[in-house]
Amino acid sequence: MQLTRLRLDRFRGFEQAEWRPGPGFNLVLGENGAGKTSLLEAVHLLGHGRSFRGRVRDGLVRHGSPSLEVYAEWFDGQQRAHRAGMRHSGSSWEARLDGESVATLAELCAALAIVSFDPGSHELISGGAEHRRRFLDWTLFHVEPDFLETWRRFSRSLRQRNALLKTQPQERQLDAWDDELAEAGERLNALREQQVAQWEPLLFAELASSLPELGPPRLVFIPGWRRQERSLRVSLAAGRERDLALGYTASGPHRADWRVEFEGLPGRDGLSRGQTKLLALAATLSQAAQFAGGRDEWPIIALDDLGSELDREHQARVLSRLAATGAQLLMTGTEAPTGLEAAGISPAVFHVEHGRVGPA
Ligand SMILES: Nc1ncnc2c1ncn2[C@@H]1O[C@H](COP(=O)(O)OP(=O)(O)OP(=O)(O)O)[C@@H](O)[C@H]1O
Repeated sequence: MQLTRLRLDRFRGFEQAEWRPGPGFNLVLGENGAGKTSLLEAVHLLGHGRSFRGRVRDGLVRHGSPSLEVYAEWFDGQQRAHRAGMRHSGSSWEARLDGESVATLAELCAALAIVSFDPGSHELISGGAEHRRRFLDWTLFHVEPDFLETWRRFSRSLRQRNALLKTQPQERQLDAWDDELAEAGERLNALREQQVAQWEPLLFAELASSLPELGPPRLVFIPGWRRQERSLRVSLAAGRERDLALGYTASGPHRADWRVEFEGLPGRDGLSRGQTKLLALAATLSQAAQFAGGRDEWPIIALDDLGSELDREHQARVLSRLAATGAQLLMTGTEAPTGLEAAGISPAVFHVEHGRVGPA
């Protein structure tokens, strides 16, 4: 996938700005606060329906404006041109894709694939399980046609069951929702297990290159209930009294998680800050590789401030490998990451200044 044009209106510090990145490596330079991250954030917003720096209503709309607009043009892997635009007020949104209104953001997200690594990405490893579930589900969303319907069915039945638990429900009312939830949940879990199995070798290949000093890794998937011992239906029945007391469903695929263990380390608390970032980056790049394997094209890869996140050696290693894939890279920095030169890569360079983006 290749982004060819991005236009921002009333997005963070930008009143209006336009950027036309090239294929391959793109580097956006600028002072602190110039708006470099905002450019990546805008593309990410179109591709994920959310920013990697919180919700739209938490500051993406320029101060004093009612709404922001983002418009993008790109080519997919078959060289077909696409365009999409979104207006977002923080509470409501409207969007168009290739000239048609879209009913759900999922339509937009399915069309524009972008993976992002930014200074907050260590949260993928050290933050809450929600990040890691969303991460697994992103790949499924893009490569598994059944996923979205299964996920929606599961989420709907979970909402219904939770609402019912807060009333004084009759046994048979709960039975009906337990059946529905268990069926969708088992299917969702099966997709996730299959996804983890396919992702594992790609992740391990990245780790062999970026964190060899930690020894052989192990990827552990946690389904969200004691799946080895009981089906989800049995688990829901067994937990019913507890769930009634709590007023929500305490276990199931909505509690799924994963972690990486290393033979040379007792637990993820043993990782240094830099190692945590390298693990998050390995996860992100192997996720992009899995997408590429399933779709025959690479997603857009956004690396925000890589130069301050990784040392020169690690940067060079990662960038050399990415250069071989032909993926489009959108990078930012206050100065050029030293790893670019070390890897012998000359990116297209842009400068952000006074709310404008131009060639350097
Ligand atoms: N809602 C908003 N309205 C107006 N200006 C905003 C809003 N949100 C952020 N800004 C401003 O926009 C800029 C955001 O810049 P951004 O984080 O993209 O910069 P950056 O170039 O990546 O900076 P750094 O190098 O410090 O990470 C900052 O100057 C910030 O004050």
